[in-house]
Amino acid sequence: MHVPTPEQSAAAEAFPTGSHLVIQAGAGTGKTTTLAMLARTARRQGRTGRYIAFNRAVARHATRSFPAEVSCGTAHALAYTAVGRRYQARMNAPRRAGWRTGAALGIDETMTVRIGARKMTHKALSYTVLRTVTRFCQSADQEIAPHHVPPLRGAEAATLHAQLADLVLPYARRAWADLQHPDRGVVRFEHDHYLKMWALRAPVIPADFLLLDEAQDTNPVVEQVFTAQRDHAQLVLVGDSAQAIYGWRGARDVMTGFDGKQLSLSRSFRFGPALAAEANRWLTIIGAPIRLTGSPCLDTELCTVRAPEAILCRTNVGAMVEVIRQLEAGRRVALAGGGEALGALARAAYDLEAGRRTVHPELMLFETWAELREYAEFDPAGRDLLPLVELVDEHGTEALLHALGQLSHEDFAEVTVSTAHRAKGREWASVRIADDFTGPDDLDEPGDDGTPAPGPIDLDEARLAYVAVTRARSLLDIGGLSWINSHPSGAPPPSDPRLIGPATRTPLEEPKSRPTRLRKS
Ligand SMILES: Nc1ncnc2c1ncn2[C@@H]1O[C@H](COP(=O)(O)OP(=O)(O)OP(=O)(O)O)[C@@H](O)[C@H]1O
Repeated sequence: MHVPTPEQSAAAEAFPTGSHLVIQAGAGTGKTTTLAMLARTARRQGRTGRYIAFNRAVARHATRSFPAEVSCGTAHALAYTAVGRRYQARMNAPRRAGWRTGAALGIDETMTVRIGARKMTHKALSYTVLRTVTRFCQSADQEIAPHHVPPLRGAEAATLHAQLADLVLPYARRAWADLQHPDRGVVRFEHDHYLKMWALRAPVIPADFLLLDEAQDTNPVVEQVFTAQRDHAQLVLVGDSAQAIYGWRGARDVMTGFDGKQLSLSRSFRFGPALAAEANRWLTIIGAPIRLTGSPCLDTELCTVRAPEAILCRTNVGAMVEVIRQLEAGRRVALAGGGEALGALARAAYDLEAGRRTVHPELMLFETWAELREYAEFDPAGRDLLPLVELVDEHGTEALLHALGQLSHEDFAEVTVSTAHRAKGREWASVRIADDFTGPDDLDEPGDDGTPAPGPIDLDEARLAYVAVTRARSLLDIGGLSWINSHPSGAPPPSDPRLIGPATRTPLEEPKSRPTRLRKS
């Protein structure tokens, strides 16, 4: 048993008072250990509670740490018991293509509509209808509304979105009505559907206290159910606002502004002081409520890492580039979460190149590869697709699909490539940040010395950078984030002695982005 830190003791002492609590727990600060301490206190008081985890793996892991008086599970598990199991037969129904569902909802298979300059097929319309229902299910709203219709690539303007919503909403409402029947219907029944149905019933969760883990990324539907329990149960939100990377509510996650006693855990047991200083640089930029201290017994180094255990990328396309580089270097490579998302993008590109339309949600409004290329090159809304276009143009889709086919399982890989999103909650001994974490564009106005001044750092990007740099235990190569060393916001505040660390003094040999060649398969 560890000797609790003063912050862990403060949390354990605040819990028996019954006040609602918000615990800001930085990366690697022993969150589960602390929650287990609270749970043991509750057992002594004869109180029972429930721990709500982000996913099933975390819930299973927590079951081992908590006493039996605390049941561990996900919000979906609660909703399944209350509502979902009635729909079991529908959930087991065979999968079918979304466009067939669209047809069953009345979308005419010969139908092609225009949204501005672009044509939308019946297939694209069907998928958009189903995505609208999913977005409604993740929201705290009572009814399906225009803002649930996803913005589509190539039709971002407000007038075009309004046109799209007029078209989509009647079918989306029909789909939601179809989902209400427990044993028959045409729309495939998914987990988010019964979660929403449960939330709409305003459920009461029987418990003396509720612990909500990873609270910063709670989606609005779960947030709504959870906060509605505050009159009969003690609510404890645990998480890290600086790691809120799903953008459900912009910078104001559920923890920020929650009416409860604010506590924090800032001693990281994952890494040493040098990495804590690097993390603090990002926490300062984000304006986070905490700063980390590293463990003095851990000597985490910031340096160039040639063969890291993990390479963390900003985007899926960046991950693809790294997979190719690592394969070319002869290493066994795993892609965290598998290659499905990238494979789907590559297949969509393949279809467009062959002059066929695709139903990939990102690319479905485009008719040809040339049209997509033009959008990526010239439309500001499409700029983030340019790396995909360049990757496909350089290597060809077949070579990309071939590379994805060579991926290893993580257990057998020498290096794991991951997006920062996928890396959340994980850690590796050595980590390199990939080149696609580029800094902000320069401002139009030059700085005082006449040279171009860098633009402000986007806070969502800073949160992602914080998640990425805090995954390492022993070695961190900040690689693609090295631009922060010369950005005016990147300097550590001189008044804070913890921040004068090797993070800013270690000269990093930045891995420059170099053109990647791939043998055609
Ligand atoms: N007071 C303490 N003294 C020493 N080690 C501790 C203390 N509290 C927690 N730890 C250790 O810190 C590590 C991370 O703790 P824990 O598993 O509780 O965190 P987590 O919640 O799973 O991860 P994270 O904090 O990254 O979300 C574990 O090895 C744990 O034993």
